[in-house]
Amino acid sequence: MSDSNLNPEIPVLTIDGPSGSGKGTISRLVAQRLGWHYLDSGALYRAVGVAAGWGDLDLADPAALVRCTFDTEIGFREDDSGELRVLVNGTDATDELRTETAGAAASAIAAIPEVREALKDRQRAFRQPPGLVADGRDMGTVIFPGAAYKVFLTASADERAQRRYKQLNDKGVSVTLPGLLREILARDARDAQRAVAPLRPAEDAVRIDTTGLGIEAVVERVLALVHE
Ligand SMILES: Nc1ncnc2c1ncn2[C@@H]1O[C@H](COP(=O)(O)OP(=O)(O)O)[C@@H](O)[C@H]1O
Ligand SMILES: Nc1ccn([C@H]2C[C@H](O)[C@@H](COP(=O)(O)OP(=O)(O)O)O2)c(=O)n1
Repeated sequence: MSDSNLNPEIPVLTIDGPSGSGKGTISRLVAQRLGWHYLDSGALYRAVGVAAGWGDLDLADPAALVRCTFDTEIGFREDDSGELRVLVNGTDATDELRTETAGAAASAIAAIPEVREALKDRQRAFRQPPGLVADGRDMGTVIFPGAAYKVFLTASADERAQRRYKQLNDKGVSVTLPGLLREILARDARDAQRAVAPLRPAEDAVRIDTTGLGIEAVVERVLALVHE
């Protein structure tokens, strides 16, 4: 039995896609509606990236980054308003994690096969009753290949950059739209072209193009898949 099937009776819904396609938003809402657990796998890669930055590690030194992956404690907890907070080595790093700098570091680190291997068990441990919604790049292809429900979200690069622009602006983070678009395209290319677990839809994933589609409409489509 492969380790992705350790709890084969617990249903998993995987939601993969590029940056800004809405994975996190849709996954959280669908998990809430279903009463299932939620795995933000990107947060794990981002947490290692942030820890590497705190330790002044060189992003071109794979051995140091692999050690950092093993040494970094990553915890999730909900605050009083129900928002998910991420603790990196005991420190709340949620806001730092959401920056494009952390996203770019995560994308670079995520191309190292040993880092991906080191994070596999931590991700699969989220598969707990009554079910799991897992968001990332390789949830349906590598981490939970036997998942009962698989979705691949897309949207045009322009719309994804606009969404990220608004999201960061609302948080008071100063960014420019052309800069964000460049960063998103660079990250898409790196995530899709890496040798191990590249960003791509699982063959059995249902693809949803969310360009021009509101959040609630996407949530309804995903829920319909599970309820079918
Ligand atoms: N279908 C949608 N229509 C409009 N805005 C969306 C949609 N899906 C997500 N968003 C918004 O886009 C931003 C990025 O979404 P997020 O869930 O963080 O994407 P991802 O996890 O794929 O990077 C958020 O501010 C979110 O509210
Ligand atoms: N399952 C995953 C999740 C994220 N990654 C890498 C690649 C992504 O560019 C970074 C950040 O992922 P994250 O999902 O947090 O980023 P977005 O919200 O899509 O912008 O981590 C990955 O390689 N595999």
